[in-house]
Amino acid sequence: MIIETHALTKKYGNKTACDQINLAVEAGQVYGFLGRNGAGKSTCIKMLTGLVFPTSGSGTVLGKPLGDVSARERMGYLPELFRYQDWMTGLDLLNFHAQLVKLKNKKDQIGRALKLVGLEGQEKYKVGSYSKGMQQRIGLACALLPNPQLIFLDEPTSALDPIGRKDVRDIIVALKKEGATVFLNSHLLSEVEAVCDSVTFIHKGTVVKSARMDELLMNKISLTIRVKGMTEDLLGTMHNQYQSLQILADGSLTATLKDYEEIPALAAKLISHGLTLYELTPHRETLETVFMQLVGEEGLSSQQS
Ligand SMILES: Nc1ncnc2c1ncn2[C@@H]1O[C@H](COP(=O)(O)OP(=O)(O)OP(=O)(O)O)[C@@H](O)[C@H]1O
Repeated sequence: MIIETHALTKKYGNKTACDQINLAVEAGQVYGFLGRNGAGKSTCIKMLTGLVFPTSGSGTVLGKPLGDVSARERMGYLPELFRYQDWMTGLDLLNFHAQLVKLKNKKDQIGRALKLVGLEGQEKYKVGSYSKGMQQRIGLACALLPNPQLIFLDEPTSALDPIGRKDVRDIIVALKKEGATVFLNSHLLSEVEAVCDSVTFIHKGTVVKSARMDELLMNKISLTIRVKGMTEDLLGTMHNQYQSLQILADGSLTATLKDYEEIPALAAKLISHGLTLYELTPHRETLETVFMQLVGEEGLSSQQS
């Protein structure tokens, strides 16, 4: 495992930002780390990158204990809401970061990073004159400068337009092809769904689920069903065979099946019980529906930042 944590916990005063987090991230993956605002994602990334000390618990990153400097040399980190010196040019900034990480082949690595993020030719301009998207790209270039084995990206596409987001997705895929591991924190679930191999959901500082993306999304089909004549008694009878069947507030039914092939049998069953079937709509499970089920059950008032 390239990242492994055991009961990793961070408290800020009385506030528990991360509570007993257990993670196991395989090398070579794109790993999604998902949760609502204030769930504890950035705090967890900061503990993994050695920027914040855990209150308790332990972990290893790149085979070294959390905070180890030699492991940090092989990591890249794009923080959320970073801000660089406006008066520096893109090239100054990259040179500065290259000095910080003591890069030997500075010129080549800077050229590589600029090419990777699509900022070639723009490095001579001041960071203050960059658009938000360009600022995000220069931040990404800084993170990728030392050609890291493990890259933490905290909301890397938040300032980007749809084309910029697609570019970042392509960069992530390219990094994975080169053998790097990407730890991605993003609220853009369709993006996470497109690039991640595995995901962990965190809610109020606690891990609520970790799974491979294919296992998470391929297993189930949810159905919305409009029928006339359903009663609570009949629902109880049908639960023997269809445990997931439920009546929604608007009177329609919902059910989850493992396979498309089970749909005709369910339709036949409903009709055999004397119900009038108007509509039966299958939905493929998306990361968004899973996210809503796992961490979206409460109102906006529970958001903490
Ligand atoms: N330095 C700090 N001091 C005190 N509380 C903090 C500090 N950093 C984070 N917190 C609190 O810890 C909790 C988790 O915050 P964190 O930034 O890790 O969440 P997040 O999932 O990254 O949120 P977002 O998606 O909004 O960035 C929040 O309640 C936040 O207010």
